[in-house]
Amino acid sequence: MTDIETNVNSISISELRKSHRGVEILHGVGFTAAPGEVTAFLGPNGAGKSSTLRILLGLDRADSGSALFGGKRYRDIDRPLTRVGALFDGLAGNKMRSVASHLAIVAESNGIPHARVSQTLEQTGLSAKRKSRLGTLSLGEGQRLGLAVALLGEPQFLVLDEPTNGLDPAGIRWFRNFVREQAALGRTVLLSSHALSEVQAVADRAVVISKGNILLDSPLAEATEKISSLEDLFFELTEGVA
Ligand SMILES: Nc1ncnc2c1ncn2[C@@H]1O[C@H](COP(=O)(O)OP(=O)(O)OP(=O)(O)O)[C@@H](O)[C@H]1O
Repeated sequence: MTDIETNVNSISISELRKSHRGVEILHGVGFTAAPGEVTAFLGPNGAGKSSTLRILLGLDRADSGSALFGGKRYRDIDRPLTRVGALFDGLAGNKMRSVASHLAIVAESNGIPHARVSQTLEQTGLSAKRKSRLGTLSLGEGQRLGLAVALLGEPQFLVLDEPTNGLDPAGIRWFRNFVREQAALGRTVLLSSHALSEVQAVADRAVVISKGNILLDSPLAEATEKISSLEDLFFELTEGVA
């Protein structure tokens, strides 16, 4: 990949600052997620992961700094679902609607071919649930449907907030393969997680945040070289700050 292709397909977050009612919660957060890699965004509760991802996805505004997909803000991207797939805050949608029609509506409203509905159902292991109502899905099935929505537009970028929430061990294994496949296709995968052991098996890069500051940003291999497991490193880095 050329430098230009890498830039066009990278997520670049720089010097993000955000305050709520006078209290700063992000103190200049910055990191990059590169194409063909899985970047894990890790941190304890309240560290600032969701706040950062909300700004990246245009759901909230930063006080300063930037959060860009290939140099563009989310809100400036044409037909964003064909560029950015996001799993955030679980599944939204009419609980009476079927899985297939939920996907069909999202596809149609974003100019995505209807054939993608069956393809994403298959990709996420939900084909047998195509007629089920959203309200009847388990937590894990809801997560899979959220991933199906994220994949509909075959986006370059995948931003997944706590994607393994509610997945059983088989689902977690499936998710690991899924994420590695996406990176192998050249996609740019950014996922947030508490479950460090899961992330260790899929991530190429680890970015650790605590109390609104980035504490570590390095290739996973380098991070784990120093300390036997990322979990140890994570506690070592965050203990002094908590
Ligand atoms: N709208 C808001 N008003 C006030 N404080 C907020 C608001 N949103 C977030 N915060 C605070 O900002 C900090 C970061 O929260 P954030 O949700 O980004 O953390 P997180 O790393 O995603 O945590 P978790 O893993 O628990 O979801 C927390 O202290 C939280 O209480």
